[in-house]
Amino acid sequence: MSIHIDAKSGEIADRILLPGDPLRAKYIAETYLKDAKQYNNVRGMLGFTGSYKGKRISVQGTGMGIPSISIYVNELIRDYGVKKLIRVGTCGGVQKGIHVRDVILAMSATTDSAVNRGIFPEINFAPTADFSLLHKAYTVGKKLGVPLRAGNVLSADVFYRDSMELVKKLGEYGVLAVEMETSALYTLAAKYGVQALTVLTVSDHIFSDEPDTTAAERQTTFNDMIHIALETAVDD
Ligand SMILES: O=P(O)(O)O[C@H]1O[C@H](CO)[C@@H](O)[C@H]1O
Ligand SMILES: O=c1cc[nH]c(=O)[nH]1
Repeated sequence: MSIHIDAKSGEIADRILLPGDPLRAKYIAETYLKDAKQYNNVRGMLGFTGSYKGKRISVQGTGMGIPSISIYVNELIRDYGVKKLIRVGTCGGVQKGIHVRDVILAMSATTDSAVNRGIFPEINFAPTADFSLLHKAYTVGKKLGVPLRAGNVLSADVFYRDSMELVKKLGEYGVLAVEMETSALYTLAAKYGVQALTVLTVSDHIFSDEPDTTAAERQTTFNDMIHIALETAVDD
């Protein structure tokens, strides 16, 4: 048992999917995992372990933002020995040509969070995906015919901002989408020497009028992303 996770030693698999929304964790466990058993309900941050294609796998909600995901990722790696972590999240599209419900693989994460400046006061660390997970996810997504992009994302510290100028500028420098956790996930994976990847579904577009996805869709569907993440997680 760790401070925020109520599982006993051995109850969490060494590969895990990490949605921000705990109800998405429940949906994934109930829809995709065989013999799924809930191991956590501390703060309602649901976690489950079951199997997919014969391999043990867990799914754990992480909450929103870098402070929240950092708590779960630290405890999962340090206290439960998790080695392969795949975030399955939603994001706001930034680039033209990206559409609501497209899937994005985060190769790297730019951030306005001050967390990494605390760790590296003198340099700008580049949080980066594990290449073999990225390569596998890209191959699976292409094979499934999913509209897919891989590139840099913004892990933002705020959801609501007074001005979108910074996001617009990052778009001019190739940033594909905005979300709120990946820079922390990749930095912690680097620190502990484990594998991490973020797979995102575009839930809305910051600069276009395309209708947003609904809360129900964000909780449950997004099956392309989940399928890609599960196939990537069990590949070894
Ligand atoms: O859908 P999730 O995984 O929570 O991800 C995105 O959605 C939340 C904001 O609505 C932030 O956590 C952001 O990163
Ligand atoms: O616009 C969005 C959509 C999802 N998540 C974010 O952080 N921003």
